[in-house]
Amino acid sequence: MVTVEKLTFAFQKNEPLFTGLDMRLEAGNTYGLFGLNGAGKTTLLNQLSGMLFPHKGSCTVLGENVKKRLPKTMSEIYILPEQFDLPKIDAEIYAELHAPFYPRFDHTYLSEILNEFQVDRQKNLTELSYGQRKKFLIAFALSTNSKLVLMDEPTNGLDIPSKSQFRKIMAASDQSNRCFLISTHQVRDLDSIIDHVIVLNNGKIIFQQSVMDISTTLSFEKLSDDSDKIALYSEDVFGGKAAIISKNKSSKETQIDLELLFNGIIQKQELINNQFKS
Ligand SMILES: Nc1ncnc2c1ncn2[C@@H]1O[C@H](COP(=O)(O)OP(=O)(O)OP(=O)(O)O)[C@@H](O)[C@H]1O
Repeated sequence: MVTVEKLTFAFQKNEPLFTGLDMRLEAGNTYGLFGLNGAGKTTLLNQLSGMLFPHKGSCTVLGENVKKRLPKTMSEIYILPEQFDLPKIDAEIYAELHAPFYPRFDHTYLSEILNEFQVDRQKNLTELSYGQRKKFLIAFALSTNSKLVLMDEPTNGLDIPSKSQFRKIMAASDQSNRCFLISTHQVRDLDSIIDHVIVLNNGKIIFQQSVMDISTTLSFEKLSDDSDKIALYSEDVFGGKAAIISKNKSSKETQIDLELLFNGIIQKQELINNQFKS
């Protein structure tokens, strides 16, 4: 669904942000996009939504170069930015005005999600809190039914119950023909939603694997100080080490620790990636 080829881009001359970045995303998947501050996650989402253009290379969505900004392509891409302004109108009028851009917009679904999130549809959007406005836009994003949904820090500003509602709504949404790319630092908010992990660092995608392959390849364990297990990467924690270990037949099933995995990839990129080469 999405192909990024040799994407090169810089905001300032001689300070390249992306240097020949390649990435492919398929329909039916929800990708978590992780990277250090300033790695370029927001910029990549903006490139994929046609708001910024590559200096070299291309971003293709559903077979069309996004840079052409064809209406048929734009109607299949929805970006939920981290920072946004909303007009002084209520949610219902906003939906009436903006839904026509999205041919499969589902007004019933929008109402359902807004009810779940308890967002007041009659209030002007400018009078809602940041978190309430964010919930409105999440609901709008899902209701567009566009094929590619890009979300930048969607859970930032959401209170604890809203974060779990977000996870529930995402898990219940029909994702079979859609592709979600979600950039976040709040890894715990996403760990039950995403089925692929992507890490962006130094202008390139340095890791992209499915959650299933990660689970079958790596194990995430707490090791005591006298353990003889060899860790690919470890961090000191109270009473021992949190470790990423190469999985073997005797390894038990463990839950992926996304935070540890991210740190491991940043520190030991080659070693971790080598585990996935059969
Ligand atoms: N409009 C702009 N003009 C100049 N430089 C910019 C602009 N927008 C972003 N940058 C720079 O590009 C780099 C990547 O920024 P970007 O916001 O894409 O990173 P990010 O991975 O989303 O960061 P964060 O995790 O902090 O949100 C940063 O060094 C930033 O300073």
